[in-house]
Amino acid sequence: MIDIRLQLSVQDARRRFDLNIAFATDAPVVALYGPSGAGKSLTLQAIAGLQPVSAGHVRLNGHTLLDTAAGTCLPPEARGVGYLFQHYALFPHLSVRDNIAFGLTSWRRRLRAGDAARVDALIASFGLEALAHSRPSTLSGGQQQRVALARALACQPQVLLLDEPFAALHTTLRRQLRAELRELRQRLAIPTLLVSHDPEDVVALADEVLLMDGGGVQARLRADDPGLRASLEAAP
Ligand SMILES: Nc1ncnc2c1ncn2[C@@H]1O[C@H](COP(=O)(O)OP(=O)(O)OP(=O)(O)O)[C@@H](O)[C@H]1O
Repeated sequence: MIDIRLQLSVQDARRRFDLNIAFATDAPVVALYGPSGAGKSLTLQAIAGLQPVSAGHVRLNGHTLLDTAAGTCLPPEARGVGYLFQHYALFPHLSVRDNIAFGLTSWRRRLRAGDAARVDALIASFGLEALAHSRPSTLSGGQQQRVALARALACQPQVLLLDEPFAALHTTLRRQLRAELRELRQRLAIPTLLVSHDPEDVVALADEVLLMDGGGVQARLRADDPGLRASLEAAP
């Protein structure tokens, strides 16, 4: 169960954006769908502890990650969140293997044996063995996407946050990686929030859809709703 209520504001010298979102769901994969600037990425950042929240809570399977009223705010590394960033944000100076292992080594210089085995298993399961010692800049878009997904999974997350996981890929590869993610979803069974503005991603992967606009949820749809595709295409 993911249970979220978030209020926050971000601003620069010229503009201000208010996010005010609340939902609770048992759906395995929830899509946050909406136009550019709707507040989708900010929502993921706030859940991950990367964006200060002025009021609200984040509860995951009954475990409180954030509760402003109670003064609880776990740091990002204690939240059990696997985050695939828009454009992947791989570390350019680290190899594929070190990128995947990053979250496991940041406080310890060397990987523990169990962690090293998990990193190797992820490298194998994403077919990255031949690239393990390569730098991200030498990888294709699809290979970078796999590295980013493997990195998000390395910490054995309680929830997976995927921000536009296919945005940088061309149509054929998108279709292939969408199918891989669908298979992964069955295998790993990690609750997932998926940000997308592509109806194909939503229809293929999500169980529930939150239509977002203007920093809030405008509508909530189930994947088996016969009008889902029409509603997605009609959304701003
Ligand atoms: N640190 C910041 N300072 C000021 N404004 C910000 C900041 N971060 C985000 N915003 C603004 O907040 C709004 C929501 O941003 P957000 O990244 O959540 O949108 P989004 O729905 O993910 O859009 P996209 O699909 O284009 O990624 C945008 O107008 C954005 O410019």
